[in-house]
Amino acid sequence: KLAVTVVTGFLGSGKTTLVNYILREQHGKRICVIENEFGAALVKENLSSAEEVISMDNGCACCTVRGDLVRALTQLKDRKDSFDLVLLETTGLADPAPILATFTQNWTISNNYRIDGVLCLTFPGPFPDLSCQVRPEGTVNEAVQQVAFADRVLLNKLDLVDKGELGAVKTLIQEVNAFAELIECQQSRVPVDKLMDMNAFSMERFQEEIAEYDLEEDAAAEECTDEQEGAREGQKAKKRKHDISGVGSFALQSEHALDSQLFNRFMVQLLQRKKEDLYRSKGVLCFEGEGDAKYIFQGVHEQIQFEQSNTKWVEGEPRVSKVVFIGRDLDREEIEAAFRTCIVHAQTAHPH
Ligand SMILES: Nc1nc2c(ncn2[C@@H]2O[C@H](COP(=O)(O)OP(=O)(O)OP(=O)(O)O)[C@@H](O)[C@H]2O)c(=O)[nH]1
Repeated sequence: KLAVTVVTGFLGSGKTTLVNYILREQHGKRICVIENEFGAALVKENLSSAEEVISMDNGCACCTVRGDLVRALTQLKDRKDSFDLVLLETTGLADPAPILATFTQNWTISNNYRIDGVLCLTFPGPFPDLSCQVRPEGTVNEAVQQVAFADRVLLNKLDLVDKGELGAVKTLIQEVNAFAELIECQQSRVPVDKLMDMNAFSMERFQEEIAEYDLEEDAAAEECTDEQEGAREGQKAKKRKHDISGVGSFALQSEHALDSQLFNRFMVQLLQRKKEDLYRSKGVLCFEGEGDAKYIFQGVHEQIQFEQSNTKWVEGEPRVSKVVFIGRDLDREEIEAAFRTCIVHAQTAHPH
C-alpha cells in the first residue's frame, strides 16, 4: 500500500511552503502531491519529472467520506507503484476526521493506500490567541483540533517568536496532544525523512510508542499543587491559564488484566456519549483468560480498528494495559473510574 502523509495546519501556517520545500530541495523520493486547486497552482513549478500534483475540487465538508479525495486517489491507483509517498495537503479549515475516515471506509482506497501519519503545521504567534478564542457551543477551534489529531506537530515560523514565548507555546501544544512528536522549524524546512515512516497508524509501531510514554510523570504532574507547579518555573501553572477549547489528552493504565466484555462495554458507552469529542484513541490490552494474546486498538472518532497483535506478551514482560484518549471535554476522572471497573481484581487475575 502506498503511504500517505496528511498535512494539516491552520491558514497560513506554512503547508504550501513545506510541500514546495520538499519538492525543490529534497531528492531521491518520488512524491505525488494531492492539493486543493489553489495550492496545486502554487507547487506545480517545483515538480520534477518523477513527481506529480493532483488537485482536489473542494469536498463537501459535511460528508463523512471526502468524495473529492476518493476521486483523486482513484485516479492515482493504477500508477501508485511509481511513487514512494503521497503528500496530501488539506485546506487550513478542514476537519481531519473525514479525511482519515476516507482511508478506512472506502474499500478501493483502503486496499491501495495506508495513512502513514498526520502532520500538523502550526506557528507560535497566533496559536495561543487562537486557542483562547471562545467558540460557539459545540464547535472547536480548528487550530487546536488539528493539533489534537496530529502524530507530528511542526512548530513553524520560529523567527517570529522569542525564546520565552516558545516554551509557553510548546507547553500548550503538549497539553492538547501529549502524544505527538514536536519538531521546531523555520520556512517549513523539515527533512523529508521526518515526514515519512511515521507508521502512526500501524498497530505494531503504536505499541512501542505507548510503552515509552511515561505515565508516572503524567500522574505526578496531575497531582502536584499550584505552589509546586509555580516552582517548576511557572510551566505547569501557565497551562491552566489557557482555555484550549477543552481539548486535551491523557493515558490510563492497569497492571492487572482487563475483563474483555466489560472493556468492550466501557468503549461502547464512551463512544455513545462522546464519539464527536473523542478525536483519537489507542490501546494495548491484556485480557483475562486470553493467555499470551496481546490486543491492540486504534481509532478516529467511532471508527475503531481492534485486533490481536502479531506479537504476544513474552515471558517476564509486564502485562500492562494502556489506553490513550485525545479529545475535547473528556472528563478524565469519570473515564478513569469507568476504565477501573474493567480491571480484574489482583487475587483473581491471570498470573504473570
Ligand atoms: N516569517 C516566516 N514566514 C513564513 C515561514 N514559513 C512560511 N512563511 C510564510 O507564511 C505565509 C503562508 O505560508 P503558506 O505556506 O502559504 O501557508 P499555508 O499553510 O499553505 O496557507 P493556506 O494555504 O492559506 O492555509 C507565506 O507568505 C510564507 O512565505 C517562516 O518560518 N517564517
